[in-house]
Amino acid sequence: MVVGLGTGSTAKHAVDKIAELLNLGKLNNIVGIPTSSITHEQAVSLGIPLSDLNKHPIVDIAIDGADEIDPQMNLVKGRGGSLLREKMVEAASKKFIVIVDESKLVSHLGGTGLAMPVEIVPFCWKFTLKRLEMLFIEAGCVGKLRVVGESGEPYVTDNGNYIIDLFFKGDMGNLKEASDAILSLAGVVEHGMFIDMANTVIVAGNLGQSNWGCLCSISEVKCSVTVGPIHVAVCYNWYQRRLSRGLVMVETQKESTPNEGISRLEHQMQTFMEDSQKRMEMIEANQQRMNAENLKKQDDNSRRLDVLLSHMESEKRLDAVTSGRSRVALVYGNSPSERGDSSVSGNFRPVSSLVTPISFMANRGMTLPPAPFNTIPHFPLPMTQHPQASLYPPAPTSLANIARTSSFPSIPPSVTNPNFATQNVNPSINQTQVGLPYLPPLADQAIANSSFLQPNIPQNIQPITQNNTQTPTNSSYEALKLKYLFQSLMVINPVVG
Ligand SMILES: O=C[C@H](O)[C@H](O)[C@H](O)COP(=O)(O)O
Repeated sequence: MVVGLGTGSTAKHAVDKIAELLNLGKLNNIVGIPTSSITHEQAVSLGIPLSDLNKHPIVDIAIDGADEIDPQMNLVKGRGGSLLREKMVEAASKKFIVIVDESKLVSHLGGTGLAMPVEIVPFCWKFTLKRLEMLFIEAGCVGKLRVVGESGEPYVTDNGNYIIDLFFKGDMGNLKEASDAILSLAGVVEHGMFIDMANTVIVAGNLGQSNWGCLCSISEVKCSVTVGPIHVAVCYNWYQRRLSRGLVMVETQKESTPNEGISRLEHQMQTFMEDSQKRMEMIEANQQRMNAENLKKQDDNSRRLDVLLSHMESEKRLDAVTSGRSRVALVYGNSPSERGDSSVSGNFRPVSSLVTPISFMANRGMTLPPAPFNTIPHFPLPMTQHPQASLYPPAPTSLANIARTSSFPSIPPSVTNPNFATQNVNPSINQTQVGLPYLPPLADQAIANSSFLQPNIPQNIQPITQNNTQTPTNSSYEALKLKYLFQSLMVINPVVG
């Protein structure tokens, strides 16, 4: 196993323990890669076999301390000056374990107001320092060259570089963007932010008892609690020298190798897509349900509107006939002027033949009347302009909109007129076949009583009136249909001549 050996007062304990376990024979086949010259010296002195990234480019596990750690397990490292080698080794590690005490926990990196180190080349270091400060001017960033003690001499890293410590008054913002900005500066070698690298964090705290033991594992955890994405466990067997009363271990479910990371990401994406798919299906089902409901509502509304219109039309017809303003029983029409509706207000007289029933009925998919009624010619001229206009009855008005008869059969008689339904309509009669427009009994009576219409009504037809309790038959409906056609012809005939 290839082990990355961290640097600092914390990592030192881990290196000591590894050496102890090696000497006891509890660990075998260990080769360490030190992250600093100090750790290198320590490991050599303890007899730990060593290697480097040239010979072992993949590290199985790395153990190190940190200066700051945020809730996403991003780190600041390098206050001991070893950030460059640490980052190289730990970035090459399958698993990176970080050991800190509670004082290292911060809400955001730079939040302690302490240094965030940047390793730079010594050449024109002041120039680089200024450029670093300028990057984070809004965060009140101040850069300082790290020096050795009171001497004022620059601190020189294992790699022969200088370190600029950045101090932030405010939040440095997006860490990835900050990282990219720093690394984009010529003269910068590396910075101390270790973003999204740690897999496991062990946090020493005031919980538990101190019993020195081996590196703690999950089996040694005494109790645990989950805080957000982080699993906090109390372990009694680690970190005795640093804290007198045990430790808290924080472990996440983060994956350790790039491949594992990718498969985790793929799994997350798969789950996300499956969730999205389910949501979309739910939304679509909901929409379909709402559409169906809306269609039904529209259907109901249009049905109600039909009923209302038929009532209004019937009332108007009844009023026109009974008031004597019109003796015309029935006029076909496509528009208000065609039907003569506007003649009620005196503006127009109806056009001569109005609309030919044939085209007008055919357009609406209605059953065409038999000859000779389907041969009525169409006269486009307004009645007043017709040569025989004087023959036309004075102030005629529309009595019915035949166009609406197509919707009448779909209206149950009981809806349009309860009396009519219960007294006069045989429910077994299919009104669609009969094709009768709905006429209120009173209007029908008025029409029947009209002297103008009387001569044209066949004698064998018994008009339906409100008092007529005789149940209509198919033949009487047919007769009524003829009656209405006769009535319309009476209007048209004088004009057609
Ligand atoms: O360069 C130093 C390393 O990054 C250390 O791991 C870090 O400074 C933490 O050190 P310590 O364990 O002594 O607090």
